[in-house]
Amino acid sequence: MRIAILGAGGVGGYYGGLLARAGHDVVMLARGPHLDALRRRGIEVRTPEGAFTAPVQATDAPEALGRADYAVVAVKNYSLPEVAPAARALAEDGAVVLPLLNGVEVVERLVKLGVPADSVLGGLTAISAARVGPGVVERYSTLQRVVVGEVAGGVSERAERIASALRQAGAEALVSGDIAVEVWRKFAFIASMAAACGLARSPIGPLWETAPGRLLIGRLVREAVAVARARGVALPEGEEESILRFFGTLPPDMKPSLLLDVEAGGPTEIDDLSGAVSRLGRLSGVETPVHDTATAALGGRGWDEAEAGG
Ligand SMILES: NC(=O)C1=CN([C@@H]2O[C@H](COP(=O)(O)OP(=O)(O)OC[C@H]3O[C@@H](n4cnc5c(N)ncnc54)[C@H](OP(=O)(O)O)[C@@H]3O)[C@@H](O)[C@H]2O)C=CC1
Ligand SMILES: CC(C)(CO)C(=O)C(=O)O
Repeated sequence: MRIAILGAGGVGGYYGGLLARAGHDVVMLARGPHLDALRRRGIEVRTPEGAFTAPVQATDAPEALGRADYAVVAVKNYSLPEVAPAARALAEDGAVVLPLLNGVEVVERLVKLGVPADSVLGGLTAISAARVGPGVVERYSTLQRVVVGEVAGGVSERAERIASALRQAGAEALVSGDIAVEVWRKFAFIASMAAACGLARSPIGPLWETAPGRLLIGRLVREAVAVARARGVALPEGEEESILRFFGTLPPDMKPSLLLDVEAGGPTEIDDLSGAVSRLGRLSGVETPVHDTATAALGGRGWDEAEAGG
């Protein structure tokens, strides 16, 4: 298959590298020294189990991406408008678009930015990966899971085909008949982890070890799950406890990418994490005081009264 990667950072570079190693024809949209390195040496992928280098094509010109069977979108939320025209062009030429960003409004935003709705799958990934140098990405977690599914629900051949390619390439990949539930489950976890670690400027371990830290995380998770349910997403009973149990399994030194972005002093995804919980909560009549606070404290643009239903 030919697969375009829009955003060859931690997530895109990692899964693109796996697919390239498995023999797929991978083309990456990249820029700067990263682009030069990808062109010269291919992508180097480091993992806890070892490292490999795989050949990829790379370009900074969307029109040079060519035709693709799939376009994996893996930029940060704040870069979505920059790569949406490339996703749109690829989709109009037959590609299925698979976004792997964190957030519950990614598909909606891509469609608003002109990507044909019927070309977009829902998707998410559970992994800890980063770009660690030009042409080099590293996976830190043992977890490397992708979940894909039709936005309208149900399974499909096109979702199964990319999941199967990812599985054969070495990732854990599954198709969900209810991708909205999966995306919101991941979102309730990551928005809460990002808010807690961002507010405390701390990796997860020291927070989880203290009773007030666990109280903070519990409140964040409950707010996010309440918003999901108020919006008709069928998170099962006990979801909050299940997410909180998952927190207890995380490596103590784990930092969410939002905290890494805060530490780097660059833009963050706060408006697509706590900011989205806050805005969607307001739209749905659910109080979200802790996510509201995190949005304000972590430099979120937040929402205006019109965006939040007046
Ligand atoms: N990293 C992780 O472990 C996980 C991340 N996620 C989510 O996945 C998404 C991607 O995260 P992550 O991989 O960490 O992000 P990264 O910042 O590592 O990767 C994004 C990449 O997109 C590139 N990019 C952005 N705009 C353009 C452009 N116009 N042209 C070419 N390249 C561009 C960036 O390049 P440049 O550096 O030049 O800006 C960067 O290499 C986020 O939504 C994140 O929350 C989800 C699960 C885990
Ligand atoms: C799972 C985790 C915390 C991995 O880095 C993540 O999704 C993120 O940082 O965005």
